[in-house]
Amino acid sequence: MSASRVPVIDFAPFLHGDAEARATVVTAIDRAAREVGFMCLVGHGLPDTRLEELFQAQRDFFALPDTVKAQAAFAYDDTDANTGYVAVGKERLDVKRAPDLKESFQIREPALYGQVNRWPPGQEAFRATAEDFFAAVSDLSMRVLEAFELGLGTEPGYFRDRHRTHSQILRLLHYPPLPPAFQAERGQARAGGHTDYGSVTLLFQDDIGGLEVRDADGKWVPVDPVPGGVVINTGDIMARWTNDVYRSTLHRVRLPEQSGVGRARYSVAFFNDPDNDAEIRVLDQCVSADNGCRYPPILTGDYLVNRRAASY
Ligand SMILES: O=C(O)CCC(=O)C(=O)O
Ligand SMILES: [Fe+2]
Repeated sequence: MSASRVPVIDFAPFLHGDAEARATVVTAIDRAAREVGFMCLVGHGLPDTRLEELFQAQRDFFALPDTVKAQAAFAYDDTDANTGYVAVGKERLDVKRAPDLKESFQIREPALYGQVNRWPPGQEAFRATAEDFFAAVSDLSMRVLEAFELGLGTEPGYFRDRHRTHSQILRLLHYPPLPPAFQAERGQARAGGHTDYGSVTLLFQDDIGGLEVRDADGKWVPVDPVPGGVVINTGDIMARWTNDVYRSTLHRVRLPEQSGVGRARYSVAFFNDPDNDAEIRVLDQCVSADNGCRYPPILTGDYLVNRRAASY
């Protein structure tokens, strides 16, 4: 990746174009996944108004008193549920560093897992907005997986057929303003350096900035906000599936410069994982003479249990 930025790709010809137009988009997406592990899609069909509505509902939610948010607290005794509100200072994405300077709220797919979602009392409108957005971003994530199938040359529907149970998380994030004389602990970040676990992540960020990816030379490169754009990145499971042909790139949200400490940052992340019973077997298309098969097959459920055990 070196000095080059995360590529911005127009997804509209993939959604609406002819075969040739689609192939051009697939080539660009495939290349970005191989070379960077990150890209930004515009023309993805999710209207700006819908995103704005979610961001507004999200700002209102995080502005609620802590006592109200605590009524939807993340259940640490049931990490499989993986839903609810996590207060500032409770999570560290880089386990070696000080806790992240963020709070978050996450839900799972409402129709299948609605019973584990946690909503604070009196938040029906917030709930409707978040659930509505969930459905739209889930559809978009499946279209992105379809582009990966075409780029990698798998049989059509290979990823779709292994993402049938909506093993997905919508995570709303708030990075609060920091006090003017804020002294960060060494290496502290808004979100510490990490890779994502799953197949694909879709990320919407506001205009504040701070998201960075680490390039092959170990330099942190900013992922500048693009109005209406969605950042796409491939996670650890996709890297394993593709024999590291698609990258799972380290990323973080750095602290703002002193002049920006008074401003909050909001983002929305959507994680799509394979079904628990899907086998992650390195794709034949990704094995070659100079890239021999690196990983034995593993069930997604077993893989995720091991990963979670290592990080709690
Ligand atoms: O807030 C962001 O921009 C990044 C969040 C992120 O990487 C994550 O939650 O996995
Ligand atoms: Fe991430």
